[in-house]
Amino acid sequence: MNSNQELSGIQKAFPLLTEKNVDMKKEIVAGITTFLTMAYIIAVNPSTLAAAGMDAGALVTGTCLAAAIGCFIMGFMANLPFALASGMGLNAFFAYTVVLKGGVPWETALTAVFVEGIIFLFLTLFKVREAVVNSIPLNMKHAVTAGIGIFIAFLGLKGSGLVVANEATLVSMGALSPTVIFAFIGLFIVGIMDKKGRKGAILAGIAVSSVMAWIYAYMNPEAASALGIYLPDGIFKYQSIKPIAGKVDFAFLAHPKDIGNFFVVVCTFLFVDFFDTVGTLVGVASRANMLDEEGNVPNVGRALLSDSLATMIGALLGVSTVTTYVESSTGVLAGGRTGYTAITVGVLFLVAMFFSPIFIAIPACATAPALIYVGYLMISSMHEIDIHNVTEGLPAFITVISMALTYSIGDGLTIGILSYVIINLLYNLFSKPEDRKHVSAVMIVLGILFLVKLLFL
Ligand SMILES: Nc1nc2[nH]cnc2c(=O)[nH]1
Repeated sequence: MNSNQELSGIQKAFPLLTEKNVDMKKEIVAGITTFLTMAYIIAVNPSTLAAAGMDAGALVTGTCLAAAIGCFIMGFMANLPFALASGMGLNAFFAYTVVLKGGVPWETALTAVFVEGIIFLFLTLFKVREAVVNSIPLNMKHAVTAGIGIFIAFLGLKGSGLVVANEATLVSMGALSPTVIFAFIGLFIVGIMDKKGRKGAILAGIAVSSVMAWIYAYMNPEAASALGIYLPDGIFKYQSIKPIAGKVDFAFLAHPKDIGNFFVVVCTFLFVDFFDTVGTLVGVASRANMLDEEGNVPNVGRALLSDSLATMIGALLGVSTVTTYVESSTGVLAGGRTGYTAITVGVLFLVAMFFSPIFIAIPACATAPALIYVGYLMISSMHEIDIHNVTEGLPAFITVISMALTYSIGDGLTIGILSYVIINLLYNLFSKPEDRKHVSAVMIVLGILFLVKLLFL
């Protein structure tokens, strides 16, 4: 093989290396922005998974390492600005449902995550997932973007303390606490800086809110801790990953009774991960105007491959399902377009592994401005939807609203796609042949699978 062939082989494997005219400053700012909006996972993942009996210190290292490797794979192999880390819905399912409620040892739950990653990989290699992503109608893709927008704005409003739980009405407005004030000052700074065309607006919002929160914690430590605000308790700290790494264990296969249970857990992980990832890729790429003329995500196969590899590696390192983060939209809106954004996020996760006290101390009220602002930007996709055509507009609306109100991207997608198929098939049933709409085979198969899931799982 001559060196030219070798070079093109490497370039084929890592399309990032063929990228020309990259605005490196923009990519790095985008990477920092995405990282700051998702850095909370360095604190949240250990506290959630520790409830399953795992070592919290090791989980800080495992969470950072798995996220970094996932981001590097996405950056180098798919050349996309998407960042990965352990998903929030999936870590809670892992700890509270599978381990605590189901009585499954955490080592076996990690094995289920690993197996889910392998199945995900095979579905990707056989292009099943690509076919699924590419046959979602364009109106539904825009609905997914808008739905994720409301979903993350909801996460931000909850994190700020403005929206709180209410037994009678599910949610209501909370008190005008310092966290609400810090979050909204940050949000207004983001909005004004953006209007003035300043770069790094989202980043500045997070920084200003964090500093205000830390000053408050310095002056009123007790009141601040009641609001979840803490000063960084140091700067440098590294914790060994040994207690959780390499614990994937197939010993349960010796007990046939446990195999059925294991299968159900794997299927649930797969279902949630699959549709969350598909929804997130489509939604974030659409917001970034990265979809091609047919409305498809570029390099989608490689993005899905990166996601499944990251899940498998994450399980081997000892953390729950690693998935493509919806917070990637913040970096994309800060101008990130290539794998360099994802690689920047990966490097910051590696750095964070050694400076965990600082990143752990960024409070929810400081990531809230980014989440609410990006939610506002993403909801603009609504005007791309053919809303007056009820067979397109109604399922799109159901997707948007159920994504936020079920607090789940996967559930919103399930309900939305099922509605699309039912509404359009019913319309066809009562229409003349020339008026009927084309509903793709993939959408019909998805509709049947979602129905089975809703009825039996
Ligand atoms: N897409 C997605 N983004 C997230 N951000 C935090 N958790 C998640 C998750 O589970 N899925």
